[in-house]
Amino acid sequence: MEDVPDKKFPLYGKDYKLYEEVGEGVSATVYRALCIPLNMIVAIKVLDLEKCNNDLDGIRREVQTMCLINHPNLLQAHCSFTSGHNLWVVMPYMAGGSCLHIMKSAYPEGFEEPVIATLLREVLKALVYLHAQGHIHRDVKAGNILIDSNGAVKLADFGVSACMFDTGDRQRSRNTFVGTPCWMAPEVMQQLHGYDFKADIWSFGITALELAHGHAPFSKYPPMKVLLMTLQNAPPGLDYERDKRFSKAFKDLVAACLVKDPKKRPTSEKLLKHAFFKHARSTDYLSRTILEGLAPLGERFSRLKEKEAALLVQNKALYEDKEQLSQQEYIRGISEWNFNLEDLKRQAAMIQDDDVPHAEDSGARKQEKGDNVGFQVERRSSDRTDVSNAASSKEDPGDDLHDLKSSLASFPIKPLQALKDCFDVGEDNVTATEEQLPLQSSPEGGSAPRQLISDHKKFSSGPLPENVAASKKITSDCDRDPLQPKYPSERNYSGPLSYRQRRDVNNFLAADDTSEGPVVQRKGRFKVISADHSPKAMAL
Ligand SMILES: Nc1ncnc2c1ncn2[C@@H]1O[C@H](COP(=O)(O)OP(=O)(O)OP(=O)(O)O)[C@@H](O)[C@H]1O
Repeated sequence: MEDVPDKKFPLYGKDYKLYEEVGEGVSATVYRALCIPLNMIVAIKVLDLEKCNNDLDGIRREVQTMCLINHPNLLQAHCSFTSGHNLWVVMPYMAGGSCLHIMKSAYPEGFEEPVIATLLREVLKALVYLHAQGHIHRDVKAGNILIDSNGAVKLADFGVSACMFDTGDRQRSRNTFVGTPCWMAPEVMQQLHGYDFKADIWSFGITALELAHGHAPFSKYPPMKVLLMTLQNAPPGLDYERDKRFSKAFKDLVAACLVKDPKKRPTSEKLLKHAFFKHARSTDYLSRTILEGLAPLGERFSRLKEKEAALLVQNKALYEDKEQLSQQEYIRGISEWNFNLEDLKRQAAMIQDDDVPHAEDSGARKQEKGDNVGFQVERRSSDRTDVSNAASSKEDPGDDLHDLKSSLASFPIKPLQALKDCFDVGEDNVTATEEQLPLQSSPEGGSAPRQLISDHKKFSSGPLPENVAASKKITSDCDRDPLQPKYPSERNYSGPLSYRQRRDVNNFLAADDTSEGPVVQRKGRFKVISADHSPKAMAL
């Protein structure tokens, strides 16, 4: 990918020509685009601030982090600015797309080990950097690992990342329930003692399984079930029999990451020295292997979208059933979480008997009692009885609800309240100080992204001065934790679910931004506003 440190990227929509859509997330649409003055292909992430109930603080954090980070394995933004109701984030174009997309298009059963080792090593380098800077990524998964045409690997999506040492965010980092359930560490779900960098190591382990199988463990289950299984089952892992094609080193690496006690997980730094990475190759190996013969990203993306839309219609016709659809949306990566007991019950009931997971999905061993620290059992794939017992014991909806209630009993406050508070639903915003949340109050009582956009000095997270970061005990577990023994298996798929029920900004935006210029171009739900509608530059 082109290195462009000195280039000045324009801050006006008119200086960019949008091409096809290449990605879609919970909160944004991503386009391939041309930066006209620089004659350079870029990617532009467009967040429609008007249409979605976005969390302005989350957006602020994401854009700020994207602009300030500086590491070859992290996706850095070239610039960002607002145009009308949209926030544009201009970034390098990663022509290979995400590992998730590549798997969905061409490797549904996952990648070969040398590819996985190469990808994971690059991701780990990014994590070492982020953690040393005091950041937790909190959403490590194949969908956020992007590859450019040369095979360079970058970790993206800082929408839910957090800065541990930032006073304002400290509480948030340790007490906010964000991320994507399949990839989420148990301590993040549980909220008993908060969490730290080790949460990324868990997600990294889940990502390793995702790359190995083509999907994350428990991915076919509704979110609540995933929470339950993650908390109560043994950690997933590579099975010593079933996953014969993978080396012992790979199995060890996964087992080391997927230990329920975060203190027993290695740091990213320590993990980088793991023998598994001897299998890693140079990144151009990736372009010669997994990118070889792939259709252009836009084409792949629209094909996948069509397929998903067809599936959605099919399910709708078949079931006309809200729960089925919600599971479908979950699989597609769209989250509509709704925590009330009836819904939880229905979610648990969605799993039919014939939907009993394969050995790999079951979390392998029998449900654990309490924490599994030090629990070392190797289960063979031939232990089918164990598996089905474990699985079927979890398939009864009534049991599920019961288990769910007892699981949630460990939450610090009432279960439902805990769930509500654990998700990033706005309590953060309510409790944040003005300094942390540079939003402007409107007469209507809404909040404006104005200062968010124009006053970067008020941003409260981002890299720390070296002395601050160094003074923190970020590698304290490094020497304490021997690599953990293997745990049996599991299974997986993917589908992001960063739960973001956001504060409604529509009122303010509608009131504040009445001066929208003429629409000069429409791309799907996106519109390009004429240049004389002056954008407010996001100062970097
Ligand atoms: N720079 C890029 N180059 C190519 N494709 C990209 C780029 N950035 C993002 N994408 C694609 O767009 C998708 C959505 O982007 P992104 O994850 O940033 O959006 P989001 O709304 O933050 O998503 P999420 O649902 O994970 O929160 C990615 O999964 C990826 O496939």
